[in-house]
Amino acid sequence: MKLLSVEAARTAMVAEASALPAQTIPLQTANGRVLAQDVAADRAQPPFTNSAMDGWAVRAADTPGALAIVGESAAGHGYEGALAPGQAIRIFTGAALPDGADSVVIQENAARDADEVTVPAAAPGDNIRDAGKDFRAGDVLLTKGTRIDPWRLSLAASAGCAEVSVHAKPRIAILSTGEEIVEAPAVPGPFQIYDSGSPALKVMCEAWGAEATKLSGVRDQLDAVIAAMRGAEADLIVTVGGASVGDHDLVRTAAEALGIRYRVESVAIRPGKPTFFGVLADGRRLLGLPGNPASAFVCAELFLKPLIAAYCGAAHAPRMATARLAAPLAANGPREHWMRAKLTYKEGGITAQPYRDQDSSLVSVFAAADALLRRPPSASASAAGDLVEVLLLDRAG
Ligand SMILES: Nc1nc2c(c(=O)[nH]1)N[C@H]1C(S)=C(S)[C@@H](COP(=O)(O)OP(=O)(O)OC[C@H]3O[C@@H](n4cnc5c(N)ncnc54)[C@H](O)[C@@H]3O)O[C@H]1N2
Ligand code: MOO
Repeated sequence: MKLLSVEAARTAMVAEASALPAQTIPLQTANGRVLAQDVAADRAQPPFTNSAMDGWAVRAADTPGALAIVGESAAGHGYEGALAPGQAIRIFTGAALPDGADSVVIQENAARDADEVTVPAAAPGDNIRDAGKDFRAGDVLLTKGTRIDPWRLSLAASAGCAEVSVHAKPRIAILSTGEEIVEAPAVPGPFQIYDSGSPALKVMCEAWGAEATKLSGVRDQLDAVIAAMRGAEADLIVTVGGASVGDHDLVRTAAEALGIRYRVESVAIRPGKPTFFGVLADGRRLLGLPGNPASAFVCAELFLKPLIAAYCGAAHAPRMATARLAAPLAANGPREHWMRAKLTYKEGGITAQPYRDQDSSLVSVFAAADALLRRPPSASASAAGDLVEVLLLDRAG
């Protein structure tokens, strides 16, 4: 079987996933979605010059001095008319600066006496927010391909967007295979284990922007695997297990029965070497993940996440950081090794401690890890303190 590098495998997969059609949805429901069109401002923000503080709108040239109070400008209303020399207007945060005024004196620094206010020296522009300070009419605020998050959603909301155009979510069907796999509350037999792969993959897919369904797990019978794959209504089928070379590993045979054209046969990665990807005769894509949970999750992070991003029309940039090794590491073999690691944030940088046991069956290790430490193929031994690359996992905190 042809072995591709991680980078080559990812490129080959992503080349087969193009952005899905656009749909218009309410902005409030767009968190996590990817824009299919730019969001532009049809109005400046703020639309008028306004006060940053509660106080007095004045002409700086009149200060210091005692000024005649001639009116009020409150948020949402404004002041009709203009400020003449020697005058002041009571003003509140967010209220429009009256014509003629060029400065705001905060109320703590002013003394009011009936219809007069005495203010200290002020400079033009003090405590004032100019119209268009945040953005101007016509500015492109968010570009096509940007994933909406709460802060970008706020920006679109501040430009008056009620709806946005986003790419449809890819539909992903997750199929776990294997005689030994059961899902709670089913009771496992003496030689069975609980499915820990597909429940996690479903929520990963959802968090990364897909609509995911879990097909009922199938036993190691070719017909059943083929039937499950054939019936999956999805852009992408993700299988878990049965990807390797054992007598009971039927996923490739089933995919071949459905006419798969391989784009990736296996990957020079540890864990996750049996990972494969291809296009079925009917156009659906299939990503075969290995059954060992850590292998499946590492490959989900490295391949499934970018695939979903591509379907959503977003560029994918893994969240990489540089860390110092907490302990020495032996030389690496020929496969790129992604080690589960724990990070410590200390003054002066991040330290990464890879877990001692990197066995790909260990779910407890993955649940504790917050990063994947990348060891390039054939890397030489590293000492404690050496710099390494880490991929930051989206942990719950
Ligand atoms: N002779 C060889 N044997 C193996 C090779 C190889 O190259 N030559 N590759 C090894 C590697 S690497 C991996 S990874 C595994 C992956 O194999 P499969 O994808 O075929 O997975 P299975 O054999 O079905 O299962 C492996 C392991 O994972 C457990 N499993 C499966 N599905 C789940 C699930 N949904 N939840 C929890 N655990 C699951 C399963 O019980 C096995 O223990 O193959 C090596 N063998
Ligand atoms: O690469 Mo397998 O994924 O070693 O466990």
